[in-house]
Amino acid sequence: MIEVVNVKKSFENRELFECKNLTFEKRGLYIVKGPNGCGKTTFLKMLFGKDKEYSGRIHNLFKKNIMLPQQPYFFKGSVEYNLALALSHERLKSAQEVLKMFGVPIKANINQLSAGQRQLVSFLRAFCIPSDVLFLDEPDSFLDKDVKEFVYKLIEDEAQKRCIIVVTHHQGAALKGNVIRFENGQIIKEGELYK
Ligand SMILES: Nc1ncnc2c1ncn2[C@@H]1O[C@H](COP(=O)(O)OP(=O)(O)OP(=O)(O)O)[C@@H](O)[C@H]1O
Repeated sequence: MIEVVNVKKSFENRELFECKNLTFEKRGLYIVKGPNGCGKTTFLKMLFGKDKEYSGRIHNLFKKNIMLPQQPYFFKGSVEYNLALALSHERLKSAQEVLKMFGVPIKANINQLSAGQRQLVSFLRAFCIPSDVLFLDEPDSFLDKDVKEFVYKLIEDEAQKRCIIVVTHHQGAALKGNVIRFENGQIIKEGELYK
């Protein structure tokens, strides 16, 4: 569980956002939405514990936290090599099956893949690591419709077993879960009034 109480975030005296009260439960899907530059990535880093510069309290009780950043890092080498560095043999095999399904060559050098193919690899690398909470910063960037639908289904199913917090730009009916929205500098859970 993560509890957020009376949190305010500023950069160089510019207040970016405020979050009065929010709870992320042990299981469930939380979708963080809002316009460019409102602070979605910053908020995700704060929940993850990477950014500790704020006032108020964020109490993250999850033991194992995994994050897919907006710009994932890869090591020089093949797709398979990059996955094998993070995943056990069994999980590597599951990731490879998905890549095969979408025609991503696992023996290829990671730098030779398209942006969408690299995005799918980085998503699978983060997704296949067991964790209590998974933070996904725009996991759907560059993905085609069918890949996106597949990834969304994986995320929705998995959120029945662990907590998943996703930042997305995608509008309209797509991922189904609890929507956390940035509105006029306030972060609120959709369906709840300002407190
Ligand atoms: N380290 C930093 N120092 C100063 N300002 C920063 C820093 N990191 C982020 N910002 C500013 O905070 C604001 C929010 O950035 P953030 O990346 O969290 O937004 P976002 O909602 O994720 O945007 P996008 O939808 O475009 O990805 C931006 O104006 C950004 O320039």
